[in-house]
Amino acid sequence: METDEISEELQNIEFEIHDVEEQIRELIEKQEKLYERRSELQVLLETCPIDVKDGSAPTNVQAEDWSRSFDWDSQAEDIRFNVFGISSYRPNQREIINAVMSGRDVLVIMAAGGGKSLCYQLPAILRQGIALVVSPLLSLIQDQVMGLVASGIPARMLTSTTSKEDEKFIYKALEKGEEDLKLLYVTPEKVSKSKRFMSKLEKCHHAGRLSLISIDEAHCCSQWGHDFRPDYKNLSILKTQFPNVPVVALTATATMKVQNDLIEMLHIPKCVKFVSTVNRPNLFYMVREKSSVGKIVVDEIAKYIKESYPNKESGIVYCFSRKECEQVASELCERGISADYYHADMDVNAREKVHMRCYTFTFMQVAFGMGINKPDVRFVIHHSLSKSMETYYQESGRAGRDGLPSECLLFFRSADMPRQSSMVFHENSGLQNLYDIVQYCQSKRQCRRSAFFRHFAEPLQECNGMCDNCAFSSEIKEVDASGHSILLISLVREMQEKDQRVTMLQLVDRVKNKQKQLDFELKREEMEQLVVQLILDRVLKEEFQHTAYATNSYVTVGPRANQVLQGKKIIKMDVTSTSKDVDGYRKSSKQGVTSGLEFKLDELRKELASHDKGIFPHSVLSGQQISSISAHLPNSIEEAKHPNNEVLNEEESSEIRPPRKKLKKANKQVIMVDSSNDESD
Ligand SMILES: Nc1ncnc2c1ncn2[C@@H]1O[C@H](COP(=O)(O)OP(=O)(O)OP(=O)(O)O)[C@@H](O)[C@H]1O
Ligand SMILES: [Mg+2]
Repeated sequence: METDEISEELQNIEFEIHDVEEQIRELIEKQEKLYERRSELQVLLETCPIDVKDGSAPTNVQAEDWSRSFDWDSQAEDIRFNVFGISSYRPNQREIINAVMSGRDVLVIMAAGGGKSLCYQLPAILRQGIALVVSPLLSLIQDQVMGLVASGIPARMLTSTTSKEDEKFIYKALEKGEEDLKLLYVTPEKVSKSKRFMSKLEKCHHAGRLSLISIDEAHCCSQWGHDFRPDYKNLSILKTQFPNVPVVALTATATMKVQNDLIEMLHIPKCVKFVSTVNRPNLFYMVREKSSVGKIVVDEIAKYIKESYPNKESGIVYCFSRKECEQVASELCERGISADYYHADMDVNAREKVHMRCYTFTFMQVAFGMGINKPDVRFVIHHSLSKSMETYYQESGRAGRDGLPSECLLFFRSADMPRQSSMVFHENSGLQNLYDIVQYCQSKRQCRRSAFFRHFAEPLQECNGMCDNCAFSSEIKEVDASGHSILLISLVREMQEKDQRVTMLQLVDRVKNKQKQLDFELKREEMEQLVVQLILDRVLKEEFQHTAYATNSYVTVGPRANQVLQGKKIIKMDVTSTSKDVDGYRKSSKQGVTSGLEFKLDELRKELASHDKGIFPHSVLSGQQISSISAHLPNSIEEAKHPNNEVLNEEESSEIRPPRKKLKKANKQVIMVDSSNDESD
């Protein structure tokens, strides 16, 4: 054998060994994930005999019966109704209150807006002494305290913004118990950093006046959660120092791993756990393609708000950065939408102003940022994607906390991914968390709701057409993009060999001109989509490089690239041929404009939906159904009477969803509608 041949074979073997090692690593990773999911499902099976009839299950049923009658029942009822103005409990609230009142540690997992606050605020009033509430954000604390004080409940906060005078009042209340104080809100920093505060708290406890400890947004304790706060880690000190005081940990979002983690972190191994479903049946989830031109995105947001919410209902727009918040707010104002921005680091007075307007006037239409505690937020728009499914669930969950129908709209563009990834790659599972939400955004078929169930390891529930993928159908084609993928990998490899770096957008630019040799060409956005998909599939990989000003994300070859190059892995991708849109029928209309019939059907569905505040117009009749009916519009009364040739055929008519209560009526009326284009009536 020639030396050259030996070297070549050796090199090939090296490649193959590398390849096999990668595959083994992948399989081990997969095995770990499967183990984890298996144990999640086993726990789920053991702990929750599932009953999803009323949409409020699943619920963890504990051995104790927390719904039986207790001594404090009538007193609790009285406070619930007369202090909080709440006429009946929501699922699990009464049971949780009973467990806390019985002195147990409690872990509460309840959807955003589910009513967690009552679960500790009511016992705080009922029990003797002062309740300590730990909450991560100043803005959330301000909201809560303002709300409580407005209801006549003595609540205070001790934060960096507290005046000397207030501080004196609080310390006196803790130490001597003479002042009127029932709930004291603090940030976790106070617990971990202020010795003075802890010594006063100790005195309060010693005198038997520390009634309970509530840890809101408890997922912040776990580094596996989406919003880990190092100061939350030190909260274990509370249970150690005050072992007989009940701890109530509450969060809207916690995977099984996070739940177990926070039980351990907070030292509450014997806690009673109440897990309610993550489902928010009143929220309509949708994702829209985001234009690369910033101005167009704002135009679209403005149009959406004006058309969907002409009565100036309130909403929140989440943006990537503070600067973007301020900019988008001012651009929306220019388009006639009353918008203001709001973020946690704003000066307290400015934030207070936004708060006050938010509560007092309905013209406060759009608020930017986090922590707005309004129950009647009708829409939450994400100008940029969140960093994880959990964060998105939490943020979008600010919509419709009053239980009325509300919408969650996320604008997604592939190029937003590297922007986020360079921020989160150093976090624990940061990249994987981001890739999960990117997968959610990229999906053109999967029910959005089911993605949440899967993520939080909960059995699937009906979506009832309350997400874009379930409500509207668009033509989706699956194409074989293996050729394009090979081209991409080769390009990246070539550049890597020359020690050059390439960003996602640069890569797409380069490959655009080279794809002419292939069977078909992908549009720019489709090529971006493919690169993202390849990164999620680990065929390509993101790598990060720090510069003096920022961290940049570059695309490199991933562990599965060889499988694609060798033809062992076929890359399929979904391409949309018609756009999916809330008002999709406008785009798919034959004439390219809305016909009179379509317009009238649209008006009709809005009218029917308005009779019943619990449903959206598109739940009465989807845009696609409107198009379908219009397409079969008879030309004359005669034709309508004998619709032999022109009636909906079996297949098409079956596209119309099973009639709901209202839909039957709508269908009848649809046939009778005047079809002329003049809209004089
Ligand atoms: N039993 C009830 N009946 C009617 N309204 C309720 C009930 N319980 C709570 N609410 C209301 O629901 C809204 C949301 O409650 P709360 O702020 O406690 O939600 P949460 O579970 O803490 O949500 P988040 O995770 O977003 O903080 C509030 O306006 C509250 O007054
Ligand atoms: Mg809350």
